[in-house]
Parts: sequence; C-alpha cells; structure tokens
Amino acid sequence: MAKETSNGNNHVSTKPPPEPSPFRKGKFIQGNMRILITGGAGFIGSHLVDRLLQNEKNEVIVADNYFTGSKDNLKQWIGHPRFELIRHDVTETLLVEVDQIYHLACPASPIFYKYNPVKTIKTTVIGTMNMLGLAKRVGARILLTSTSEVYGDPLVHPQDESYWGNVNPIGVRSCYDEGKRVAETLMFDYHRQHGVEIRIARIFNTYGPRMNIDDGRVVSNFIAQAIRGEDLTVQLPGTQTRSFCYVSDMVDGLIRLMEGENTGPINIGNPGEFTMLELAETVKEIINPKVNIIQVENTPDDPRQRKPDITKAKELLGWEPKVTLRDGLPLMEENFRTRLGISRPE
Ligand SMILES: O=c1ccn([C@@H]2O[C@H](COP(=O)(O)OP(=O)(O)O[C@H]3OC[C@@H](O)[C@H](O)[C@H]3O)[C@@H](O)[C@H]2O)c(=O)[nH]1
Repeated sequence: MAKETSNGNNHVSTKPPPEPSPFRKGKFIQGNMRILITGGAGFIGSHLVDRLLQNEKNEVIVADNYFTGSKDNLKQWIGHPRFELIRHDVTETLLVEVDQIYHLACPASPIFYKYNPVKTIKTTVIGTMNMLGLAKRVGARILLTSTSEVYGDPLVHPQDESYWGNVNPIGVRSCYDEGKRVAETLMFDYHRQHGVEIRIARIFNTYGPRMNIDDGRVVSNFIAQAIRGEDLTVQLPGTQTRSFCYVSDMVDGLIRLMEGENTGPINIGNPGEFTMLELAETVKEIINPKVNIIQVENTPDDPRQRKPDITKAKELLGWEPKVTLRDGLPLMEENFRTRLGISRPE
C-alpha cells in the first residue's frame, strides 16, 4: 500500500506506487541510489549535485538545456564515474532508470522567465508532466521545486502552506506563478490517481555563489553593482519585502524533504524579512560604502511582501536555516569578485 504521507484529506493516495524495475533491486547495485536532477546545471541544482555526490552511494544524472544553467557549475564532476550530464529539455520526454527525481528545471529569475513566457509555461506544465510520467514508469519518488510565487501578491503574512494565494492569472508573471501552481496540481493528481510518491518544496528567494552575475534578481544585482562601484538600483517603492535563504540551507531543506515522509507542500526559506531599501543599505555597508542607492521603475504585479512561515519545515523536517543574510552576503561577494576579476580594495 502507498504510505499515507499526506498533510490533509485531499492528499491521500488511493493507489500503491508503481514497483521499480527488478534490475534496480539487483544485488550488485543495492544500496546505490540513482538520482536525476533536472536543472542540475543551474544555481541551486549544481549545489544539490555537490551535496548528493558527497555520499558515495549516490549516482547523479543531470538533465539541463543550459538556458540559464551552465556546464561550468558542474566542471568539478565532469568525467566522474558516479556522474552523468545530459543536454536535455524537459519539455521532451526523457527515458532513464532512476530512484529519485529532483525536478528543478525552469528559469527562475523574473527577467528570464518573462523573456519567453510561452516556453516558461511549457517548461512548468509539460516538463512536470514528463517528469511525473517518468516517475510513474520507473517507480521513482519525485520532488518538485515550486515557489513562493504561488502565493502571488499575498494578502496573508507571513505565508503558510494553507494559504491559497492571490495570483493574477493573466499577468506578466503568470507564466511562472500559474505554471508552478499547475505543476503542483499535476503532482497531487499523479499522487492520488497513480500512487506516485511526491514531495513539493515551495522555495523562497535564494542566493549564494554561482548565481548568474546577470541573473537580474535583487541580491545578485546589488552585489555585482556594489563590486563594480555602480549605483544600487532599488525598484520602487523600495518598501516591498523579501526573505533571503542561503543556498546551503536550501539544499539541506530539499534533501530532508526528499528523504522524509511528508508530501508537502512545505515552505523552504529564511524567515528573516527585509525591505529592498534595507537590503541595499546592508549590501552598501558590507561591500562598498561608496556606492549610491537610487530608485528605479518597477515591473507589474511585483509582490509587496513575502516571508515564509516555516513551522511545518521545523516540525516535519527538523529543518531551519542557519546562515543569516549578514553571514551569507560576504560568501557570495567573494565568489562574485573572483568571477568578475575585481578584488577587494585594501
Ligand atoms: O535590481 C533590482 C532587482 C530587483 N529588485 C526588487 O527586488 C525584489 C525581489 O526581486 P527578484 O527579481 O530578486 O525576485 P522575486 O522575489 O520577484 O521573484 C523570485 O521569487 C522567488 C523565487 O522562487 C523566484 O525564482 C523568483 O521569481 C522585487 O521587489 C524587485 O522589485 C530591486 O529592487 N532591484
């Protein structure tokens, strides 16, 4: 029987999960976990690869189309016997034999997901359907990285997982936030209808080394601007808030969710909440007190406030973030300085 890993009545699976292939149970590979990470060449994905490959019993397959990810993030693993890298777009089917799927693939920065919105929604919807089909066929457990954007411009603060959100279905962000909402729906439908073992993480803003320098998200923008001595561009009104999670904490939360018994959705994020003006002041103070902070136009539907309630993550996963923003920013600064070739002034 399928385990009742659910949090509410609507989550109960009616079917047992499909059996993995007999070969996966063979005695020569017993104990080895073969793990697929879609989007594994990206920012969070590549850190997840690093962590999973530290365990000698894990084999990792990365599938990535390199739209925002990069082989450079994985160069330390290329050629390693427990690692395989496939150029693959999740909107196409993928035939591999695996035990677990971390499904991360999707552009996550607003400027990138808005660049080709039709492709973004195909990635969230068709991509998730394809990965669920694969999970069903091979009996794999699948974890979807959903997003705090499913709460839209939230009217409840902080956001807990029972909040259904305040989302514009026809806005410029909808390709991503509605796409991820459909992806969550698909996860639960495959769970209830086919018994697929699912896990859903709702990821809040995450930062750290390996973010693309021109990613366009606020932390990477401010750090790159401060290092280059450029103005820090706070988008209006500047009082909007976000909560920033350091990438090592995020990866830890994702693995705990995958290994745990609860389907989610579970918020994974750092509950420390900052206005964008406060973030700019902090970056200025830590990285370059000489830069100016300026205010610039914003884009439509920008959420005014965002902060995770992480009670569920604490209780069900024993997880909470360890790295504060003040500790995490210098680690990211160091990585950006190396990549930009600009050292800290004496
Ligand atoms: O240069 C900038 C960039 C952004 N911002 C502001 O900073 C805030 C955060 O914007 P970001 O672009 O970093 O990210 P958002 O919070 O809008 O979206 C993010 O949210 C959660 C993740 O799951 C998603 O991957 C990502 O879409 C916004 O209010 C934006 O207006 C600036 O003030 N200046």
